[in-house]
Amino acid sequence: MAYPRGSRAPLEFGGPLGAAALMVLLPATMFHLLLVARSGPARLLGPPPYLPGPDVLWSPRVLLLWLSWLGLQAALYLLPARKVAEGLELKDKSRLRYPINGFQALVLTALLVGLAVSAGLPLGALPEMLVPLAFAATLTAFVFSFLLYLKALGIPPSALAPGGTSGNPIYDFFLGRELNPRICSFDFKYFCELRPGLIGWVLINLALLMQEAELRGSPSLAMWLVNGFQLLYVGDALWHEEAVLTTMDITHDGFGFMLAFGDLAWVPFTYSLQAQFLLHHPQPLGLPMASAICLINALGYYIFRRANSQKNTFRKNPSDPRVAGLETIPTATGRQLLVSGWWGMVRHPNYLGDLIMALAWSLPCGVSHLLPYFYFLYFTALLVHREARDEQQCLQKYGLAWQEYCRRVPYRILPYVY
Ligand SMILES: NC(=O)C1=CN([C@@H]2O[C@H](COP(=O)(O)OP(=O)(O)OC[C@H]3O[C@@H](n4cnc5c(N)ncnc54)[C@H](OP(=O)(O)O)[C@@H]3O)[C@@H](O)[C@H]2O)C=CC1
Ligand SMILES: CC(C)CCC[C@@H](C)[C@H]1CC=C2C3=C(CC[C@@]21C)[C@@]1(C)CC[C@H](O)C[C@@H]1CC3
Repeated sequence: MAYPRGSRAPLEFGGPLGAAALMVLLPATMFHLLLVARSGPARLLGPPPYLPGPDVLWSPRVLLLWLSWLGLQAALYLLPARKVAEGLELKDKSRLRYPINGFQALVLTALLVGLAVSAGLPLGALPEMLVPLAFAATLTAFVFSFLLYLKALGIPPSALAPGGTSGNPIYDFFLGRELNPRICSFDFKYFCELRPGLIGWVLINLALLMQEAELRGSPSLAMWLVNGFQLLYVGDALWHEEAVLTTMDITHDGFGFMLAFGDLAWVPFTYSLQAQFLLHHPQPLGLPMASAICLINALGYYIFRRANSQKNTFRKNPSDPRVAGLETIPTATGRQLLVSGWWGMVRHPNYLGDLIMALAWSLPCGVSHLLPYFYFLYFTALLVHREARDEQQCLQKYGLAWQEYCRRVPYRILPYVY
């Protein structure tokens, strides 16, 4: 995205103060959720049951376990890939190459974990380590972002992200200075976005399911649903890994604390909240209700997948017969905007599907507690904010054509409401 000569990108996330506050609030929220999920009252808005001391948070053994996990995922990333994809064109007109082997990493991880469990690895013990593991992940995110910040001090301006170059060290540390930090062909942002956190999330869910089976004889229906829905989501993300190359995280945001913490700590330890809650607060769930929840998840997934695939197909090849008949608006960049089909209903149909799924993940936890609905609430805020950021970027990119699109498709996420 280009800004007038001499000017900088506008500050996001409330500027340096907002960035500093988020660097405290996000880890604090994550630990709050981890502690509250295992407490009797499980009150989202109540105080945590206790404040963990260094003996609870810090364990060299757990840190080693965490680093081994990162090492394993890095090794799987380096294995030969079925395809190598090119990213979008960069400022210096070059394109980076990315291995497409995320789904392969998921399958190989499943095989390795399966082998280890059958050889006696007590996976059900993992839930007891969640707090020190989350601490190790948070520590890693801080150290890693610091190293990335230092690395970015010596790079050419063309390698900097549009945000993250404000000159304020706190803000730039949070947003990330370098757009695509790499060592040789190893791309840190792309690796972190899809591998250790997402695969770690389903592994934690599985460990919670196994511990429930140990405690109660068999996993509950609610636990099966949460595991199944979230595995589908992660499997889908890795199967369509190439699509992540056009997200704003890869094309616009630098790699700083926000994404390092988000990818490595926030995703595995807060996105598994429903399964954590269910282990400590079993919920009865009958077949009719379970079937209704499956239908809601299927509806969300259908909208999410069809909308994402329609845009990806169109962006790859606008003359593809699956999208060639759709109505479009031309833009000055030579690209077109879809104005019928899914993208003619609302400006972010994929967010709508994602939100419907988020609701389906919470419903198996019943309605007695607000805690399992945290993901749905947080995710609504994240997507509303993300949508606003994307609008700004599209307005910069497409100008009048984007305004015309907004006039033709007035609702952002939910038809006739928002
Ligand atoms: N679970 C989670 O925590 C998160 C999940 N997600 C999910 O990830 C997926 C990707 O989301 P995200 O990266 O935010 O953005 P999108 O996939 O919605 O992509 C937005 C981009 O699509 C293009 N676009 C917008 N409107 C049109 C149109 N009418 N016709 C053609 N192209 C259009 C524009 O880019 P261009 O024109 O340059 O192609 C725009 O910048 C979503 O499904 C989202 O729900 C996202 C964030 C977090
Ligand atoms: C910690 C902060 C609140 C912000 C953290 C944001 C990150 C957790 C998310 C930013 C974009 C993401 C995407 C995904 C996961 C969450 C993060 C990393 C997906 C990989 C989820 C699966 C989808 O199919 C694709 C998503 C791309 C963006």
